[in-house]
Amino acid sequence: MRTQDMNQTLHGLIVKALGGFYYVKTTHALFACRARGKFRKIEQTPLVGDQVEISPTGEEEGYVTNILPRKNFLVRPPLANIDSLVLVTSIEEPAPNTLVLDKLIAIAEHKDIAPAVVVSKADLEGEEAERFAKIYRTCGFPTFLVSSETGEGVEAVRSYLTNKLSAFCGNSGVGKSSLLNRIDDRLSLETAHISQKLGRGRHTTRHVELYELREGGYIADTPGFSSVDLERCEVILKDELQYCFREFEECIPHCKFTGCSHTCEKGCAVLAAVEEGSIPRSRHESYCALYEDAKNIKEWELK
Ligand SMILES: Nc1nc2c(ncn2[C@@H]2O[C@H](COP(=O)(O)OP(=O)(O)OP(=O)(O)O)[C@@H](O)[C@H]2O)c(=O)[nH]1
Ligand SMILES: [Zn+2]
Repeated sequence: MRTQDMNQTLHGLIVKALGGFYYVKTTHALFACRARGKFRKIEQTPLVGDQVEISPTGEEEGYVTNILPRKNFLVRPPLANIDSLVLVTSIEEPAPNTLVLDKLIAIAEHKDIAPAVVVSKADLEGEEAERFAKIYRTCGFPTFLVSSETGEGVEAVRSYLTNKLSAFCGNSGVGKSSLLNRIDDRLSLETAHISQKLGRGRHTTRHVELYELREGGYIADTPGFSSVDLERCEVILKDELQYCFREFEECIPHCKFTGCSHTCEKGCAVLAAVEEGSIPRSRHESYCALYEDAKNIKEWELK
């Protein structure tokens, strides 16, 4: 960069945050930036995934001067502007847990992040995997059956990820690393090794990095990012929960009572849809369980 360009403002994407530096990818270069003191004053922290303005102080150094408005963000892992949360569940080893999966989907919906469901290890139990995937297809989620052993479904996931900023979430052993390696071999993630060496807890929040895909788009690599991390930080109030189950949407206006909780009321259109089969029963069971939990959360407790 020429010296006369130094005073200009550049626009970029934070792809990594480490040791007090934000690594900002611009069309010129990758800049290692510090944040201006003003962010501390207004209690705003730049996040990986943020679109920012920087003021260069050298060829590859500068300051983050402005954070552009975020469309969404997560606290843990600290990540902004996520287009898609890819929820990976293996059909066996470990077996799926619909309640956890449905909770994560609800959190994504609540945060305005598009959820996608990946049913992994489909080679182990093909029919069962199909049946499971159907639940989520019925509800309208992008749903993929994959096997990192055979390569089945990998291309479909790859094309779904193109030009998005995605984060993968799934419990240990569901096959996230294997799948990411299949998607892009440059993603041969260190994470499995790192998280094993350091122990899950210690490593989870510290380091988030965006990897650029060959076809365009980014994947957030967050070692050990599991359902627990998300669940711990995100709360959905009971009245908001119904809107986090997208397959309820058409029914809600047809419930007999306003304020229907869709758990037990007479004349509930959601319950009727469950009986009739257009809303999968396991989804409604998850809703009821989450509703029970949410009843115990008071708005003032969140303050
Ligand atoms: N049969 C079968 N096994 C798989 C598949 N994908 C992964 N595995 C196996 O499942 C185990 C876990 O896979 P990983 O890719 O390490 O899982 P992970 O979700 O990244 O796990 P963590 O790193 O602990 O978060 C390994 O033994 C893999 O060989 C698959 O598609 N089919
Ligand atoms: Zn209802």
